Amino acid sequence: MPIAAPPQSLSVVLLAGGRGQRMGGRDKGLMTWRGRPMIAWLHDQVRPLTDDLIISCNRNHEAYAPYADRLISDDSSDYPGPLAGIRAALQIARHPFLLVLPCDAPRVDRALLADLLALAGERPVMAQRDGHWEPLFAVIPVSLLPSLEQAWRDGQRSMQRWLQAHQPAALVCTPDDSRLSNINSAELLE
Ligand SMILES: Nc1nc2c(ncn2[C@@H]2O[C@H](COP(=O)(O)OP(=O)(O)OP(=O)(O)O)[C@@H](O)[C@H]2O)c(=O)[nH]1
Ligand SMILES: [Mg+2]
Repeated sequence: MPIAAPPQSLSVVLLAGGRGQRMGGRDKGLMTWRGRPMIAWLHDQVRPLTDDLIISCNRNHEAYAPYADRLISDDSSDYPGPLAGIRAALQIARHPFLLVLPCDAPRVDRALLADLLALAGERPVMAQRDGHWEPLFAVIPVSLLPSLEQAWRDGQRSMQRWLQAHQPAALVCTPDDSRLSNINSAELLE
């Protein structure tokens, strides 16, 4: 069942809570790509889709605030990984579906998001490129929160392994689809 009226059914979390180690410890979402912070590019794409735009960040809250309706932070300070941000977002999401995107993929476009959302339903959706899952480009039914809480208690910290237990639908992208490319290092920012 595709999502008929996105703003009424969709919450969004932009994941920006990482350590940015490969970026010299800098806060990736705020780094400039083509003249603007990476988070601004993501914000442009998702803003029309939701009235519940959540950013998961662990520092620089005042800089992220203009790009979100709500900010969340991990409940531990040791960078437990992206699944922590997804869990926190599912706990507060106001709508039945949660669109997940990483802050360091500024080439995401409206067509990619439409294709992900068109597959949304009872099963989670993940992008797939060149035979590999891209777990941080996903649509998760909020009804899966109890499953995630249980998995988290059992020590699961991998988004992909958790979602694989729920027969995810794949949005198959071509190997050269640059919309899924992450910018992990300073060289790639050039
Ligand atoms: N909330 C939260 N998000 C995270 C955490 N670690 C990574 N992320 C986010 O998950 C996405 C993918 O992570 P990475 O590309 O590895 O980013 P990173 O961890 O900041 O960078 P490295 O330290 O170089 O691995 C990015 O959007 C990060 O902001 C975390 O501990 N908590
Ligand atoms: Mg990382």
